[in-house]
Amino acid sequence: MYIECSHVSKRFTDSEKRGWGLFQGQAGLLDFTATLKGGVTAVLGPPSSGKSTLLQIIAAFSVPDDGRVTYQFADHCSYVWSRRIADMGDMSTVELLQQRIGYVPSNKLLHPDDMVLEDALLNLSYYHRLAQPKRRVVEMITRWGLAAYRKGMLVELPEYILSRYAIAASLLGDPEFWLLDDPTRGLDELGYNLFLHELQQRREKGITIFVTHDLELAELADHLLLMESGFCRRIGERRWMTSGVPDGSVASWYQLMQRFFLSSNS
Ligand SMILES: Nc1ncnc2c1ncn2[C@@H]1O[C@H](COP(=O)(O)OP(=O)(O)OP(=O)(O)O)[C@@H](O)[C@H]1O
Repeated sequence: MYIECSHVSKRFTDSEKRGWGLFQGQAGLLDFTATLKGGVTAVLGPPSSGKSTLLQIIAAFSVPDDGRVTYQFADHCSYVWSRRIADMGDMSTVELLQQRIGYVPSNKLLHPDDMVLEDALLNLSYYHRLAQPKRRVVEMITRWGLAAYRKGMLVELPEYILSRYAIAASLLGDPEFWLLDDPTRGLDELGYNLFLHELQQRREKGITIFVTHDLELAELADHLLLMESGFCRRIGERRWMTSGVPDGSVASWYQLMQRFFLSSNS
């Protein structure tokens, strides 16, 4: 089981760049090559280093300009995602892939926000062709503490509920690959604790990749992936990578890496 990114690049067109302020004109990903293995990987890096772009591409919600992503699932089923596959227009294969991936985007919503929470989850469970869609929806609503909001419109939900909803929605199909972009942003204490519990459960199951700015949260990861200007600067086991700093913490290691890159770029 693995996800292999091979020479993946993504640039944004001039029209897409408009309105992105300070970071206009930068590529999202530049010749990104890395293999992600089973367990939990934390994706770290400074603002605009390409973390969200990477997750969008791996989730097959954005098309790479160049390179390819190869997915090998535990049942030996494999998929490839690339510009060529997208251009072939066979969306059924892409849908099959997307159905096997749980994804929490940074804006928390993959689907229209003018829906009632319970209906949105039901729609998703039909999309995932779940055997007992209603039962699964009730289970997720209960597990993620959403019962009081199940008849609420997504657009009107408080941020902490929307954040819990997004995580619950990503887990509906019990995905083998779970991708989360800054999942704890906006979560309340209950949501945060539920997320930590889920993360521990996932350690032995599939591939979990989460983007975070929270270096304490990254301590829970098995692997670290450090991004810099669209490149993969470091990837490896957390305990080995952080063993070189005196206190062995991700925060100290991250600071050291930033100093190292600043001095090598100056
Ligand atoms: N949809 C888009 N349109 C135009 N430019 C984009 C788009 N998405 C990303 N970019 C650009 O790609 C680069 C990488 O952005 P990305 O959001 O992937 O970085 P990030 O590491 O997730 O940043 P942050 O930590 O601030 O969320 C940035 O320069 C950004 O301006």
